[in-house]
Amino acid sequence: MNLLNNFFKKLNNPVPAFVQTKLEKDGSNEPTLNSKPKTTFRDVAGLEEIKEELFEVVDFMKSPEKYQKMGAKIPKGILFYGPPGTGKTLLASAVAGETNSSFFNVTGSEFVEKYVGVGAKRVRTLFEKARKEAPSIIFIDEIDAIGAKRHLESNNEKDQTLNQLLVEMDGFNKDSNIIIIGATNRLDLLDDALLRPGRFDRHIHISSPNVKTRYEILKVHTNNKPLDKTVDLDLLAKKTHGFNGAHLANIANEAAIYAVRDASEVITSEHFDRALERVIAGVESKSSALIEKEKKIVSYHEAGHALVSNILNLCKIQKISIVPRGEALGYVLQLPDEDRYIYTKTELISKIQILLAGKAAEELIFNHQSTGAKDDLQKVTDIATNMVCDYGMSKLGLITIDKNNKNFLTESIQNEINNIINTCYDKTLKLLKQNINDLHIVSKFLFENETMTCNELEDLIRKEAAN
Ligand SMILES: Nc1ncnc2c1ncn2[C@@H]1O[C@H](COP(=O)(O)OP(=O)(O)OP(=O)(O)O)[C@@H](O)[C@H]1O
Ligand SMILES: [Zn+2]
Repeated sequence: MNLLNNFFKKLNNPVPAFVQTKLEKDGSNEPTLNSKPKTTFRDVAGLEEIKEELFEVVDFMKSPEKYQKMGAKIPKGILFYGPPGTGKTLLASAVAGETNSSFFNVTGSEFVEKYVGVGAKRVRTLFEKARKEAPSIIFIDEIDAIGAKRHLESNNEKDQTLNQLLVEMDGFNKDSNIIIIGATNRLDLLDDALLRPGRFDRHIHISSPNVKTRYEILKVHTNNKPLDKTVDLDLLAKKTHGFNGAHLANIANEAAIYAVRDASEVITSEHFDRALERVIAGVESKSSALIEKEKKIVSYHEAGHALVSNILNLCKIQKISIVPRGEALGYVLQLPDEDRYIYTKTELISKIQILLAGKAAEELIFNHQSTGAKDDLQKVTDIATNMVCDYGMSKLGLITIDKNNKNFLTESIQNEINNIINTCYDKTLKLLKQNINDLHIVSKFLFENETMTCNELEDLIRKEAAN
């Protein structure tokens, strides 16, 4: 502990509060990790909308009367979900810091035990302590370890632990000043009972940082470090596509250690370069040149989807991104179709074209076939198959074909499906060729900024047309 403290002092950095809590964990199996963190929202870079939403929770805890007077209920449970290393723990500890609350930092797996009743007892103990030291924030990382969907072949111990958690949450009375924040990488794994109103009913998605947020994270983590003039954080942010906050904190830290090793007064850009290579090597065995190349391909791929969607004017785009998310290297987020049940043939054809546009853009620009369109092709195949087999929209006429029959895919059906898809693909290629300038500028914007809103897309295209 002392060693670590000295280490942080040397880096001219306060010991981050959540590190402190982790270190205070005693040897026993009881969850006793509590502290009063000094972390504030200022320590969390970017994530502005999320901080705003949490600020309301903070205000709730500070002056509950204000809300109670209006009959508003204090939120009990908040769920953070999203990829690892994006600041979920940090945010939770900032909520505790902002409200001057005790912070209980536990992990779901700590409650998973062989013996029936042990996990449940730990949950009970944890809540007892939190009540005693209220106001409290209980942070349960990897909550899926206790809160995963209950299956038919029930696991008694796990069920009891989850039940105990539900009982504790339901047992809060209105004025008990405890908020539980759960975190998971997989929202879809959680049992519905946990997500019901009055339990974890606020879901906040925390995504991997784009280039602007990465810059801000780097700023936060170099704030107290002596940087040489040569250090260009803006450039470093650009070079770290696909990195999360934890990686960036790590780079800043490694660079500082290299500087100490060199007995240097300041941290130079060369220290950062070494740190970057080291962290890259730990993250993936890719060179920065390869990362750049992939980023360029993904930029064109997503620009293709976005552009064709804009031209065909079918779905409203919410956001376009080349920041990796789960297995996807990039994505176009569309506003949900408002409760639509009926599509015309023209609309289905447009949908297929939008889905094929990523692949088409790659072919047009790089003249290659890549593996990055599997998901798109899956969806395209589904739509085209439905058109032939369910909707009577092919030369085979107004018939339906039972797709559950495992021999349903005859040659003539396969031909019709191929026909639809190939015709769409050709049309999409042509459309992109006609709009190749737009494709270049949209992809360039994406490459540089990594995310793009619908308005930005429309502005860009309008400006290009005016030129
Ligand atoms: N937005 C951010 N601003 C500043 N630092 C950040 C940010 N996001 C992440 N970090 C840094 O990354 C470290 C790891 O973040 P944190 O533990 O909060 O991630 P997490 O989402 O809880 O990850 P996991 O799911 O792996 O537990 C933090 O200690 C912090 O140094
Ligand atoms: Zn795609």
